[in-house]
Amino acid sequence: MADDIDYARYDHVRPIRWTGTALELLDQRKLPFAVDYLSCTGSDEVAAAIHSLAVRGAPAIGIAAAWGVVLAANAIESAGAAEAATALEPALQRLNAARPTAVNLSWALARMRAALARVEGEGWREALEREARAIASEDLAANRRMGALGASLIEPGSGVLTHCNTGSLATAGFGTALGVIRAGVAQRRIDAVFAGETRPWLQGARLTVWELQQDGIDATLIADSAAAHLMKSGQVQWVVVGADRICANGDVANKIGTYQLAIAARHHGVKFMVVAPSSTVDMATASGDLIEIEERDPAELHAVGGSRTVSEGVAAWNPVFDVTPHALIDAIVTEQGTIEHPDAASMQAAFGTRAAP
Ligand SMILES: CSC[C@@H](O)[C@@H](O)C(=O)COP(=O)(O)O
Repeated sequence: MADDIDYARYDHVRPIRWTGTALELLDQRKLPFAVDYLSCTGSDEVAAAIHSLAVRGAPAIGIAAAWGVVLAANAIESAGAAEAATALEPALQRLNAARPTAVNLSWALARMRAALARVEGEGWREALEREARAIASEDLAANRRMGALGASLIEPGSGVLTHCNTGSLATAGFGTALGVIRAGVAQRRIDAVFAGETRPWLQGARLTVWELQQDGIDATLIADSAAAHLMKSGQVQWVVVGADRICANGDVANKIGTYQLAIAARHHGVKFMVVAPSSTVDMATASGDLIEIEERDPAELHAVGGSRTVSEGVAAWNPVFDVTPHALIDAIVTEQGTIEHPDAASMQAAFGTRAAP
């Protein structure tokens, strides 16, 4: 596959920086009006940053958690790797509990445990740091590969609609669904990009259109409730989204609102693509019914930008992910390849049982 993309052009947004002693997280709660980094020197600060969405997006929270383990290691004095593993476990558990739906979090922590288990005696701190670095650099490489694979499915002259934020901010760089969009625009396959606001946290309005603006890529923001009308107008041929967990039967958990986009897309003959690294694949969960869906504070629905919009005493329900059944998905793109019309058999053929790292 010809890779004609100038990746350096997309390197300007880095949500996660390791200084050698601290983890700096681009505070996504303040974007797009302030570009501020939050400095974490302990693993519990990282867990709090993940929980509060200062850092967010499935791959990014996995990478941040891996660095959180490195920070936790700095706080313990221990000679051997086996003792360190025992001492670190409570911090790993707290990191894992920060958010429940994205499997990348537990996947990254499992990799850190496995890296520690491979060390005999000394050198375990360096091994943890190497593993965190590897998790981040593999994610960046996966995104670039998925960008090329996903873009190749899109006919020149197409319009696309995306949801939430799946760009550099949500990953080690370039992005998953947004990586496909970047590649598709660079290859002149995509003529028009639409982004849904993504209520209630507004990842689309605050983050996605800002990221694309940094790249000089024109994008049009729509209210989430305008999506079916947009599809009916014929302006989009693909919906391209990321994922927080892809189950063994191809069901996909992603940001709330994804499921209704998939239903509307099928109704209008618009194709539906899910783009995620293999670290988002969870072959141990048979179907989407078994995924824990995070519910956040109803207060997120009571206000916009800190200003209350709802009268006092109104109840609100705030699930922040939903599950799109595999039958509504035309393609799942990972760095390992593309699965068209995913189901249990094609997922099994692509990923086997994928034992934990
Ligand atoms: C590459 S990011 C893929 C998903 O993590 C993304 O679509 C999403 O749902 C993020 O949710 P968030 O609650 O903002 O962490």
